[in-house]
Amino acid sequence: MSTVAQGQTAPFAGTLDVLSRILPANLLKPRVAIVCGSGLSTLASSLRDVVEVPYSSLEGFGKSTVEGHRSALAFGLIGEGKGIPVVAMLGRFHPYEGHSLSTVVYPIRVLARLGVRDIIITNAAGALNPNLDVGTIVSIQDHLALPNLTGFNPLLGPARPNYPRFLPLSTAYSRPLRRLVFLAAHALGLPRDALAEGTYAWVSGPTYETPAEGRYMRAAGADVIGMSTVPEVLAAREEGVNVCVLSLVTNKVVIPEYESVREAVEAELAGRTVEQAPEAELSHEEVLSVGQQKAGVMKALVAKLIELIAAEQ
Ligand SMILES: O=P(O)(O)O[C@H]1O[C@H](CO)[C@@H](O)[C@H]1O
Ligand SMILES: Nc1nc2[nH]cnc2c(=O)[nH]1
Repeated sequence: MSTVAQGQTAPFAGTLDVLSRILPANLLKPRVAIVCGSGLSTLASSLRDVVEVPYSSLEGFGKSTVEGHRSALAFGLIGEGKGIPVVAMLGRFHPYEGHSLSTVVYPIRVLARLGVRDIIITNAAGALNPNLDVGTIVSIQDHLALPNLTGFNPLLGPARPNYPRFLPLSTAYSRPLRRLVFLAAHALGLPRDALAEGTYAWVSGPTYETPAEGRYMRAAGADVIGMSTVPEVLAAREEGVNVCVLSLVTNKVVIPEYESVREAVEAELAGRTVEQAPEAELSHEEVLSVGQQKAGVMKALVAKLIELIAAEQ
């Protein structure tokens, strides 16, 4: 198995050939794809007649090394009767794992070649907007990607025939799909504050934000922040696939007011006691645990959304 280096010709033919030999005809042309974020691979448990294909059997795919991500595609059906053919990525690749941006987006390009027209990309994210509580699902309407703006962009490279040189992103997050997200929430009877709208900030990670970085990204206009998704969005749009992104808020980004240590010491020397707020630290275990606890609502929303997408055909 080899992954895709920047600038290398992608091994699409080999990957698609393996899939065409493994999959039954009714699963080979998925209409919709789901990318499962950290702790969210149970989103695929809405699928029936599932065939799982490990990434290790697919040329060009990497191995997902982050806890809460599996390394397999799950093909299956959603809905009654004949069902809607769907494919789920049970784990994704992040640049911080050491994967090239070409490897990060290679599965998206394969999904497009299988015939996927709409992709639902999910992630676990930290809330920068103080009005977003843990457990809220955010329908992403825009992104803020400092890495893309400063030379770390999966679309860097020589111009290729049939691809736009300058991909516009002002309508990257499909309005028709975002409309269906809110209709799906309504159909499920979700409370109004279970679903919000906002802007996703992409950072490379793997460090979580310092308080100053959190304040900076909030001031720049982002509502949630994470280390994935945006490269996938760019590749999907370049391939002509409609994009919907749903972020699950797993934590609030810690942005405490600074407490002056000087004042605390001066008070201590003067024999006064000063209340100090406990210091909080985020961990991936916390992200995963919230993801797993709250995955049920996300799963119901994604399944209903897929039914609505299929009904619009
Ligand atoms: O975006 P997903 O893959 O859901 O994972 C999120 O959770 C991890 C950090 O806890 C990071 O990878 C971040 O991007
Ligand atoms: N960068 C970043 N990624 C996350 N993924 C889940 N929570 C967070 C967070 O607070 N910050």
